[in-house]
Amino acid sequence: MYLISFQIFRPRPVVLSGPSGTGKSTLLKKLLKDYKGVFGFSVSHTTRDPRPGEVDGKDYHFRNREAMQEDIDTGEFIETDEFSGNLYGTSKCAVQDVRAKGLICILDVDIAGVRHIKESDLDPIYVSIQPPSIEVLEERLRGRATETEEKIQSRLEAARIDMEECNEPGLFDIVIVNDDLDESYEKLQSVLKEEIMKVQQGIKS
Ligand SMILES: Nc1nc2c(ncn2[C@@H]2O[C@H](COP(=O)(O)OP(=O)(O)O)[C@@H](O)[C@H]2O)c(=O)[nH]1
Ligand SMILES: Nc1ncnc2c1ncn2[C@@H]1O[C@H](COP(=O)(O)OP(=O)(O)O)[C@@H](O)[C@H]1O
Repeated sequence: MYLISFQIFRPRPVVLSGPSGTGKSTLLKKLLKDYKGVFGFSVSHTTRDPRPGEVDGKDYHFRNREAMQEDIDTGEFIETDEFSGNLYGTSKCAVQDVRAKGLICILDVDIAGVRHIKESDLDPIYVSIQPPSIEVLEERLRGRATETEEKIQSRLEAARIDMEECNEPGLFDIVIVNDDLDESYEKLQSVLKEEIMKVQQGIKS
């Protein structure tokens, strides 16, 4: 009986994608804070260096390239991609850890990651977060003050491609232009309402 109801309430994961600096982490951190016990973050692996304040195992699993490549070779990843000179990837464990708790698993991946996940059996809701313009994105990236000039330029280059590809029919369930943060958060909550309710009702019953 317990097993049957667990399967009925199993929520769909959520993929958040969009250019670097567009506000994905800001929005997902708000969801994690406002909906405790509802969402869980899929902690990706990366070869990039941690930024001040980032915690290994919480923001990312920070690895050197050799260690990460070994894990890729042994089939531990659902998807991986090279972005701005570093490897990023979603491990099978990262997703399973969240889903085993009955939580909505949030993945933050680039657009190549979206395409790889489409080939898996994950069946998530695909959300693209876009900036109002490339100029605003540049301001946000500079304002965040986490990247070197070279990294800002490579992120802006990737952003131009992302801003074009996000409108490809069928790629995303919704594209949210993150101009006003509160409005974007409202839209995001409303897309996820059904899954949020499934988990909240599951908690009550
Ligand atoms: N494919 C893939 N992309 C990822 C993964 N984790 C993060 N990314 C993407 O890598 C890019 C760079 O991430 P990061 O270095 O944290 O910079 P930020 O997005 O500007 O904060 C972003 O577009 C992320 O969405 C992952 O596991 N797989
Ligand atoms: N709607 C918004 N308006 C203005 N600034 C924003 C908005 N959303 C996010 N930001 C700021 O933009 C910067 C990049 O946001 P972040 O969440 O780190 O982006 P991402 O995770 O997509 O790389 C941060 O300094 C954040 O505070």
